[in-house]
Amino acid sequence: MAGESSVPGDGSAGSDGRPASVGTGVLRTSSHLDHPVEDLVAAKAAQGLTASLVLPARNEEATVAEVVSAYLPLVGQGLVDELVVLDSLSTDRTAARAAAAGARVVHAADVRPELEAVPGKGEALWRSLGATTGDLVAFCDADVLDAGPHFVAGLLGPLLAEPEVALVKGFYQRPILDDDGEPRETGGRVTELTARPLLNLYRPELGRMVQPLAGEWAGRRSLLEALPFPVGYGVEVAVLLDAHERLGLGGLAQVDLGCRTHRRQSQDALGVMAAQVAAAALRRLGLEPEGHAMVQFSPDGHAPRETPLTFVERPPWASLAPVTEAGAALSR
Ligand SMILES: O=c1ccn([C@@H]2O[C@H](COP(=O)(O)OP(=O)(O)O)[C@@H](O)[C@H]2O)c(=O)[nH]1
Ligand SMILES: O=C(O)[C@@H](COP(=O)(O)O)O[C@H]1O[C@H](CO)[C@@H](O)[C@H](O)[C@H]1O
Repeated sequence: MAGESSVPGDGSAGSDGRPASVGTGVLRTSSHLDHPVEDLVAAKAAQGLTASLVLPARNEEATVAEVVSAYLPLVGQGLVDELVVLDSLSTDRTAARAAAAGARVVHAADVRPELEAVPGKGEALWRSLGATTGDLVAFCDADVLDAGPHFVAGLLGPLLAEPEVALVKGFYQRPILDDDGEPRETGGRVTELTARPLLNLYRPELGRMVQPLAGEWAGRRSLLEALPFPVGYGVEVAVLLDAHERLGLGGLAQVDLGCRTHRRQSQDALGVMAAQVAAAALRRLGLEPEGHAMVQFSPDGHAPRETPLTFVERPPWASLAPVTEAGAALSR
């Protein structure tokens, strides 16, 4: 597509025997501006492809309706064939508000109900594969304050332009605004303090990925259904590392989506997220976690608090036994 640039890989890979394509590819980098919706609709039709948009949502009643409304026009324009809010065991009015805004709402527990649903973003994304049918699947967070159709158009662009590309990550400016709306610092604390250091140390070829943990990303169903999904926040880094391992840098792309602000979690909550991200990444680097809880402390260093950690990973969707008409999974 016009305006696409490429960011050369670091060229260091290949010395450890990984596929020759790893380390010799380039990380395709484009902008959402390169992908006018009408061009994408035509390309999608010409390729006979369908596209699903999934918004994983846990207790997002405050923002989900506006986010759905931001993306709904893409359904009318024929770029997105289905818009699903995957309700992730919410306890608020997320589902009602998403439905009222025009989304199809699917509850995590209703997808493969014979498998008990657990809390977690990765669980929601994994279940969404069973609730959608698109050849291309885009995922966007439901707590984003400046969502627009360009997010999804940008994500689908490289998948429609480059047959070799199977995973696309969004990137953006992530300003954190202070009380009078002025940018105070940049978001992405787990990205900057956990994911980016790990990738640069152990997968330097992915060092050019601007937002490796971006909650706005898209992939070909054939890839997504072939990968395991950590049930928690480790899902993004896991999919990125697994896709890189399978496809090399040539199978990946990133797209500038402009600016993205979202509801921010506490530092304690992000400490637990960082543990999940690190565990998922290190497992793929050959290190299994030994701990099963995150101990954090009150500001005075006393009062330790334990948060259980789970490192459960759902198996590749494609490996699941087909469901009989009775709804029970066939044993294999
Ligand atoms: O158990 C969960 C946790 C998060 N999410 C959703 O995943 C997206 C990103 O989660 P969150 O905002 O908590 O992460 P952050 O963006 O703060 O890193 C949001 O739409 C959440 O509602 C989810 O579906 N299930
Ligand atoms: O990028 C990050 O460091 C975290 C936290 O961002 P903030 O520090 O709250 O801006 O947010 C991302 O990471 C999560 C784990 O992969 C994703 O699930 C979120 O969608 C993404 O926003």
